[in-house]
Amino acid sequence: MTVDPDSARLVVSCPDRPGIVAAVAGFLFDTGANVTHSDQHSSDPEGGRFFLRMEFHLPGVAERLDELRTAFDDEVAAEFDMAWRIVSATAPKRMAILVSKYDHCLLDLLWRARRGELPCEVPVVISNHPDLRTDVENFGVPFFCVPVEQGGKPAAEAQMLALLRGHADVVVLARYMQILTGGFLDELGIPVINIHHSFLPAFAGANPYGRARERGVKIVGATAHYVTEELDAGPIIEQDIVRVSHRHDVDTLERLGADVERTVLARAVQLHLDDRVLVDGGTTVVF
Ligand SMILES: Nc1nc2c(c(=O)[nH]1)N[C@@H](CN(C=O)c1ccc(C(=O)N[C@@H](CCC(=O)O)C(=O)O)cc1)CN2
Repeated sequence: MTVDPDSARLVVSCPDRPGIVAAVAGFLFDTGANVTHSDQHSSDPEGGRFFLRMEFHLPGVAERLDELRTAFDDEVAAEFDMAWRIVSATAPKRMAILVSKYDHCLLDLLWRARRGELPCEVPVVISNHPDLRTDVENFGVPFFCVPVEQGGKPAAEAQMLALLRGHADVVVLARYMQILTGGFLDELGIPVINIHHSFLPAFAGANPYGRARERGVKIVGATAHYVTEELDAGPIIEQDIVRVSHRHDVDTLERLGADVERTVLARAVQLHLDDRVLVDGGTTVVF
């Protein structure tokens, strides 16, 4: 799909009150913009939060972003205590990927990015194992192996921060099997998306397919979520499932689940890159 070079999007969350849509739409009207798409949600009109995403067309918008941001902050955002951003629809985001040994989610993302299905660049792939170097370098993407030895997590995270700081707008954990510390996440300071191989909140943590088989489940699934210090507890972005039965052993559950993991992660990354996901405390609003 070709993207209008003169389009941008404005994303807002703030305490709910009357007048928000009017103020935002009026601001855009005054700049000469034409609103082409709008979504909004109120968590509770009495004391909740309001979420808004507007796409707009404005000739030369890519060169006017700083001007628009300054004006919006002065004229609208401060009055409504808004958390907000204005981004050009054509500016590709930089997606760094962390992976361990499973390749299916990683290769799916690299393939979709190369085809232009995902509006992003991939500046780097980092793994705690060397296995996937050739696969990644065959996509023309730099690969760094940062092993995490016993007791060596602080040094490894420092090395990863050095590789990521200033080079990524979002980090995706494509079956990265190390738990990231809160200090790392705070230092990194950009969104991190993980694909967990279960339908959370069921089977959080390690070995979800093995535990699911033990439980005799009739579906397995995958969950893409933002990463927080607490394991597999971050705001959910996207989920899906596939039916299974007593005839499926753990290897078959993993194989069936892998297709769901790839699809769910790709959908979640697409939603994030399109600025369609707004965090509402421990949950999300997805437009
Ligand atoms: N701070 C967070 N870090 C990570 C999260 C998260 O939600 N918050 N998600 C995980 C991915 N994951 C499940 O999706 C997961 C990864 C690893 C483990 C685990 O128990 N790992 C052990 C062993 C690691 C190894 O031997 O390589 C460990 O780290 O001690 C559970 C769930 C990614 N990180």
